[in-house]
Amino acid sequence: MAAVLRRGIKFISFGSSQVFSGGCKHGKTSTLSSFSSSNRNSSSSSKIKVDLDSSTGIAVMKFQNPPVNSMNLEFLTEFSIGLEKLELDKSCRGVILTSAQPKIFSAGLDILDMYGKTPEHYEEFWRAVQDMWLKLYGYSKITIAAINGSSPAGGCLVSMASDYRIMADNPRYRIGLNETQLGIVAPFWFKDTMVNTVGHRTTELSLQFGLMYSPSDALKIGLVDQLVPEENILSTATETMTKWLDIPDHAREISKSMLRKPTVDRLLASRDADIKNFVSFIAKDSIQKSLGLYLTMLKQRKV
Ligand SMILES: CCCCCCCCCCC/C=C/C(=O)SCCNC(=O)CCNC(=O)[C@H](O)C(C)(C)COP(=O)(O)OP(=O)(O)OC[C@H]1O[C@@H](n2cnc3c(N)ncnc32)[C@H](O)[C@@H]1OP(=O)(O)O
Repeated sequence: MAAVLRRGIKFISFGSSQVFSGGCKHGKTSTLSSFSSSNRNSSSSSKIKVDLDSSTGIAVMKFQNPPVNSMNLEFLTEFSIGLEKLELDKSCRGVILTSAQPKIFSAGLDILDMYGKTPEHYEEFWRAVQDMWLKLYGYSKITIAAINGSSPAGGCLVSMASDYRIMADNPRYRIGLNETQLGIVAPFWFKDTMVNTVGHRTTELSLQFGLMYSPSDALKIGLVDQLVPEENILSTATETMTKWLDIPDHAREISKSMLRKPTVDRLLASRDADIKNFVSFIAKDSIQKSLGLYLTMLKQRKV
């Protein structure tokens, strides 16, 4: 984690100066940005590109971990740190999450981080997955997922953990928690996030079958909020964010926390037990065999 912090995340500013915020409403005072020019880094190893427009208060986090934005340990760490930095930056009021990879929002957790590794690695990996979700689901600022491609499992979790989901209306894309198709199980907090999004009955069917939804079916069940032509996704997300920004921050923030805190607290109260469960589950021979088979099928393009 420290290594990633030192390497930094690529921040590019545009619009007005990064130093003084121009567009802060509702009692937000102009402030020295935490992204001073000396903090900007154009490291090419960066897996997430962040553009913050301090004149509007809108940041765009673009996933760029080719080929499919799978969330490995480094990606997850960068993601959590990037969110944290933006949360601390008073010139930022909302974050749009999207992908720089064509056709894929995120392929979910990196299966290679869950296959053939040591218990210590599994433990570190799972803690990073928890960190990411805890930060995003409990995020004080507005988050909009601009889902410009397929979004299985962990990708769907990231989408559901956002405040609003806009998906590209491309019938080839899919979104859902497909864990059972891999022979694994979505943990309780993935399940809770889905129940909170689409309700209990739909989650029962989704999780047991590992259902992946087309954009129109995802809209029908409320897994996404809006479909737009692919080329309009970022402009729609920005326009939508502007509407969210009209709401006084403190009132929106308290409302969000009232709805989400009990779910966040459930994991906070059992983080170590959840990690222990993950490690013992994932290290089982039968589970490793399932993941190995799934990886082979992926490589043979049979998934
Ligand atoms: C008692 C209960 C206890 C519970 C404890 C918890 C249990 C564990 C919980 C774990 C939760 C897991 C969450 C996850 O997110 S698992 C990941 C699920 N993701 C998927 O199934 C996606 C698989 N990928 C695809 O469907 C396609 O790749 C995709 C549609 C995303 C893109 O298709 P496309 O045709 O464009 O690209 P390719 O398929 O050719 O893929 C390109 C290369 O990328 C590799 N790949 C794809 N996805 C992943 C991934 N998730 N992780 C690692 N690698 C991935 C793929 O193999 C290709 O590699 P090669 O080029 O080398 O062949």
